[in-house]
Amino acid sequence: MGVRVGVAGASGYAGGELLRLLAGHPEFDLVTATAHSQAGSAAGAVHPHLSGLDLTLGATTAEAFQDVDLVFLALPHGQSAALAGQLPESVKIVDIGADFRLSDGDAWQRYYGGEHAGTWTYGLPELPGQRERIANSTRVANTGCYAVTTILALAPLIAAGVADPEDVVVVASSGTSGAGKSAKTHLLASEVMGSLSTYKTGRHQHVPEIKQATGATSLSFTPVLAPMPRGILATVTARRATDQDPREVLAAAYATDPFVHVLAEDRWPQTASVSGSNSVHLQATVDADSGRIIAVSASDNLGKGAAGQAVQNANLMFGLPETTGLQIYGVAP
Ligand SMILES: NC(=O)C1=CN([C@@H]2O[C@H](COP(=O)(O)OP(=O)(O)OC[C@H]3O[C@@H](n4cnc5c(N)ncnc54)[C@H](OP(=O)(O)O)[C@@H]3O)[C@@H](O)[C@H]2O)C=CC1
Ligand SMILES: CC(=O)N[C@@H](CCC(=O)OP(=O)(O)O)C(=O)O
Repeated sequence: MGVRVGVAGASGYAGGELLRLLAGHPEFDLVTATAHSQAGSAAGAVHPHLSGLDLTLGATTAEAFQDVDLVFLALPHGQSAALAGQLPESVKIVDIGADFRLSDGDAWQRYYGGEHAGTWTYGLPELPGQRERIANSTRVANTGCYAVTTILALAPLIAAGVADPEDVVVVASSGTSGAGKSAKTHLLASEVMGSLSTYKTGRHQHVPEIKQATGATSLSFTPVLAPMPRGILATVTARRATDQDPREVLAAAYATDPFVHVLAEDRWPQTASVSGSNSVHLQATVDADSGRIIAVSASDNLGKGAAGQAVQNANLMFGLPETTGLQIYGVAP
């Protein structure tokens, strides 16, 4: 018997991707999965691409997770803390939501509202020293999807001194699954197809998370809703503070990381290339006109942005190779 695993929020997009990944994981045995309004439904009825998975979604209660070794929480903001507080210390938890990501309670209240529940180990293994901290933790907070895509491009550039932390601008596009599965008018096909639009302009909740992880002190972040189901493309620009080559800085930072790939010099990241994988593609150059650094990063918001990274973190927490059960290569075209 492998590690006994439960998923809360299994009827959502992130939870559904977790079910898909866990079905192919050689060491994690999915024994229970829960939902809210969809409790009582078969997993394959809620997620047609998982037809054949023999699993009925239960109700999301603490009792549902008493006999597991590991729980993934894929719940709306504010719901994770309530459930996590009722689970035994012996159960390891990876939270895909935002409840435990920020160390600054004021920033939490400003961007998410409500009471700040606390701070768990930040679940981004590629940050210096973080892989070891995750491996020694029983509670891990996964990153936000835009946040991880941006942080992986920006953190090494600031750490190396080549990007000015006081002058960072990010414009990032996301597919609609990033907004979750519940019905919202702005996500109707008629609104999204054939159209691009900014949203949460000038006030996105991932700003404090990106600043916390990178050391950026001034960050302009503009999200764009893109007419595609999956994927994030972040364009990060910053004032260049030294004459180091930003691409070489990124290549050195991720030389041994299995999921972060700095592309050959003539290739630029595209979302399709990482779709269905846990990988992030990066490229960087110096703008010929302004002299600013331009770094571009592509991820799958449900992969490295959510469920894939959650499995990567759980692998580390259980002493497994971090690639176990995860795809390095995307499905494009
Ligand atoms: N989608 C993405 O790309 C990413 C999402 N995240 C985060 O992951 C979490 C889940 O996101 P996502 O899957 O997109 O969201 P969805 O809206 O697709 O799914 C939400 C899940 O939570 C359940 N749920 C809804 N309300 C409650 C409640 N009051 N109590 C308990 N369960 C409830 C839903 O159950 P039911 O459907 O049965 O009502 C569903 O299973 C969020 O915190 C999100 O911010 C993080 C990174 C990326
Ligand atoms: C397209 C879209 O709406 N995306 C979401 C990303 C949510 C996410 O990554 O998760 P957290 O809210 O858990 O940080 C947004 O911009 O709010």
